[in-house]
Order: sequence, then C-alpha cells, then structure tokens
Amino acid sequence: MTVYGVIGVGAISAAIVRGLCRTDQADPPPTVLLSPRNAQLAAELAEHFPTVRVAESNQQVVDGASVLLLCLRPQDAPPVLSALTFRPGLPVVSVMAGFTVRALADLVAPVTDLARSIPLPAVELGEGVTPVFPSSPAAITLFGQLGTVLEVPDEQTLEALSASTATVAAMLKYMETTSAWLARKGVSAPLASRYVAAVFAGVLTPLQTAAAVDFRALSQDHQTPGGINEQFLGVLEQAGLSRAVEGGLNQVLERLDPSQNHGSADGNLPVS
Ligand SMILES: NC(=O)C1=CN([C@@H]2O[C@H](COP(=O)(O)OP(=O)(O)OC[C@H]3O[C@@H](n4cnc5c(N)ncnc54)[C@H](OP(=O)(O)O)[C@@H]3O)[C@@H](O)[C@H]2O)C=CC1
Repeated sequence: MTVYGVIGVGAISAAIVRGLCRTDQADPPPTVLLSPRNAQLAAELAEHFPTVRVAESNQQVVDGASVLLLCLRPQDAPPVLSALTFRPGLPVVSVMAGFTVRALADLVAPVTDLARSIPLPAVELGEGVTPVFPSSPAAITLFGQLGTVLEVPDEQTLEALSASTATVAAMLKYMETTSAWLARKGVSAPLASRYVAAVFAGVLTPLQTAAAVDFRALSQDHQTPGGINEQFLGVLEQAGLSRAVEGGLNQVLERLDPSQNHGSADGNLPVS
C-alpha cells in the first residue's frame, strides 16, 4: 500500500491530496503523511480525509513515506531538504519549479528515483494534465490517479511547459479587467463575472481533451471579417500584445533555466 509523504503543505499539495482522496475513484484512497508546518491546512486535510495524517516532523514524513512529494516554495527547499536524511531506494516526485534534476539529486542524495512534474490545481478534480520528466513509475501512478500524465522527452521541454503556466494569472487579470469594465458600464457585478467566465469556458471547455489545438485557426474562426473580435484583437496587437507575451515568457524561462539562452531581440520586454 502506497504511503505518500508530502513535504510542504500548501496550495498545490492540498489540491493533490484532495484529488487522491476524492470519492469518485474505484480504489480506496492512499495513506498520506503531511509535514506539520502550515498546521491549519494540514489539520483541515487530516480532519476531512480519514487516510491523511500529520507527522511530527519533516524527517518523520521522509521515513514513513513509500513515495515522497516535494511541494516546497523554491526558496525554502535548499535549507529544508539539506536538513533531512533520505534512504537510497525512496522514489521522490518534485513539483517545485526551477529545480533541475541535477540540483534535486544533490538535495536528496542518495536518492536516484527522481521525477519532476508540473501539476496544476485541476488535479483536485482528477482532471490534471501533468507533464513529467524524467518519467518514473511513482510519478506515473500518482498523476495517473489525478488525470492524464504527459511524459515529456527532455528537461528543456519541461522547463518551457513550466514557463507557459506563468501566463494563467495574466489571463485571469484580462478577464477581471473585462468583467470590471462591464460593471462600470452598469452591468451588475455578479452578472458581469458570470458572463465573462461563461464566454471563455464556452471556448475552452471543448478543448480540454483535444490531442492538439490549432489556436491560430481557432482565433481566425472567432474573427468575422470587419467584426468586433477582429477590431479588438487589432487594438491589442497594435499595443504589442504578442510581443509582450513572448517577452514575458522569455524572462520567465530565463529565470527557471538560466543555463540556456532563451531570449531573442524581438521577444524580450524592454528592461525599464
Ligand atoms: N500553486 C500551484 O498551482 C503550483 C505550484 N507549484 C510549485 O509548488 C511549490 C509550492 O507552491 P504552492 O503550493 O503554491 O506554495 P504554498 O506557499 O502554498 O505552499 C508551500 C508550503 O510549504 C510550507 N513550508 C515552508 N517551510 C517549510 C518547512 N520548513 N517544512 C515544511 N513545510 C514548509 C509553507 O508553510 P508556511 O506558509 O508556513 O511558510 C507552505 O505551506 C512551488 O515550488 C511551486 O513552484 C507547481 C505547480 C503549480
């Protein structure tokens, strides 16, 4: 029986735990051992799910786990992990952005069964699409229970996919701006937000299970020649939309993976 040990109980690990313990699965939920910090969230999870327990220390999590999940913020990981002792055969799955396999291997030595992953909050509903590199049986089993696993071919691909997830808050800000604009035009705030969410969900929900999506064609399909979508996109492109998105992505990737030269003269944002 798998015992998932979790170091770092926060937003993403709570989503993973809730996903593992959701009731629509055929198999009974696994045992989960949580690190004690963020005591309130850990206690909430343990109270809600009978197979979840809170350990007394991070070392107790490592010792009691048959698979260890590393879910710390990047700045916390080096001091926390270097204070722990790991056994060689322990499978470790990291969700932490910006730690290469090599850097992780140093932090959890002598562990060799290491996988990196990019779970997103949809894992809570069992609808995650989770890139994994390197692939490991532990990572495939874990994220297979939480949706679909994408085994990516190399670490650069994983870093690029990770960078692309940085665009989500900006997309939500864009929706917030649209919703707030509607409210300023006299639409009630609940109706405004509900409508904006429904417009985007209507476009995006059918794409969720697609093997590939032609976003350019989709964008064109939504632009009647001479129509309002074409007009609005034109205004944003004139303001530098695509260039700003590419420049932001280059900067994020540079931060995640400084060993590679990711920028391009056209794609980088102005420094000021
Ligand atoms: N949120 C997301 O959607 C995703 C996050 N990630 C990655 O997951 C990692 C965690 O992100 P997220 O869940 O958002 O972060 P959170 O801040 O929500 O969670 C991190 C948790 O680690 C705890 N922590 C800090 N120090 C220790 C310690 N010494 N021992 C045990 N726990 C400790 C923090 O406690 P306290 O608050 O008390 O400091 C906090 O509860 C990051 O590396 C991020 O890159 C990856 C994919 C998606």
